Amino acid sequence: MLTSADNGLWLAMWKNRQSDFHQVLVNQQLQDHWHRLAIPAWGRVLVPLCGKSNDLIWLAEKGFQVVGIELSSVAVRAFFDENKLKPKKTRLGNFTVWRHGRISIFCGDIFLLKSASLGLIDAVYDRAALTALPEKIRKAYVTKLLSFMPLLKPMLLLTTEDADPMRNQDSAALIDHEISELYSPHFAMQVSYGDSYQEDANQVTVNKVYHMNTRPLDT
Ligand SMILES: C[S@@+](CC[C@H](N)C(=O)[O-])C[C@H]1O[C@@H](n2cnc3c(N)ncnc32)[C@H](O)[C@@H]1O
Repeated sequence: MLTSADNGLWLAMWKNRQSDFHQVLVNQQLQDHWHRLAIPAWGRVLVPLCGKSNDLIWLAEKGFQVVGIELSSVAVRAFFDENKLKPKKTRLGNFTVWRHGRISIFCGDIFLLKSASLGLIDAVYDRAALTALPEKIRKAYVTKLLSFMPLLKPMLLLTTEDADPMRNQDSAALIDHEISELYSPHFAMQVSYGDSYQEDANQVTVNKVYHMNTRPLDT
């Protein structure tokens, strides 16, 4: 059974309230780029490794059914408490499912979640999920996501990447080599947005939004 070697670290980080990655405001790139996926209004959106992200609230307010997956019950409890929501909890195999209105969060290790338990999804929103995982299990993560969509569905993928030192100038517009290897066998993809900043004297960091679809994308 494959689980991430980092699970203990994540659980400890949430327990010790070390969640610097959490954004209080709804992610701007989600708001700017989500419409490009053209998901039907009633669509079911998967948010893997969701933390206590307020992006779940934004998606639910748009009318989508939102399904998060999160390892830490501390994060899931914080999400509902901080949004003053009183969820119902049910047990489902290795998972506890917390539900309120249009939002469900499956609390447990994504690698243990079965597609039949999750149900059908219409789209995926990944912010700092793929990139939060150790490199050596990212392929298994993508395989897991694919198992959740027997028919491929569109995805919005938000990453933070180190710029290619040979191509600092145009890195923000380029599909990263690893992202291409993981996703291009399955999806048509384009970089919809990229911004870069000088992390330190030697390193430029790039935030990117990838739009992935099952058919050729308009440019
Ligand atoms: C970098 S955070 C991103 C959270 C969220 N996407 C956001 O934008 O705030 C990664 C999250 O993944 C969760 N996580 C890590 N490994 C996981 C796993 N194997 N299954 C489910 N969640 C996991 C962590 O607890 C953490 O909340």
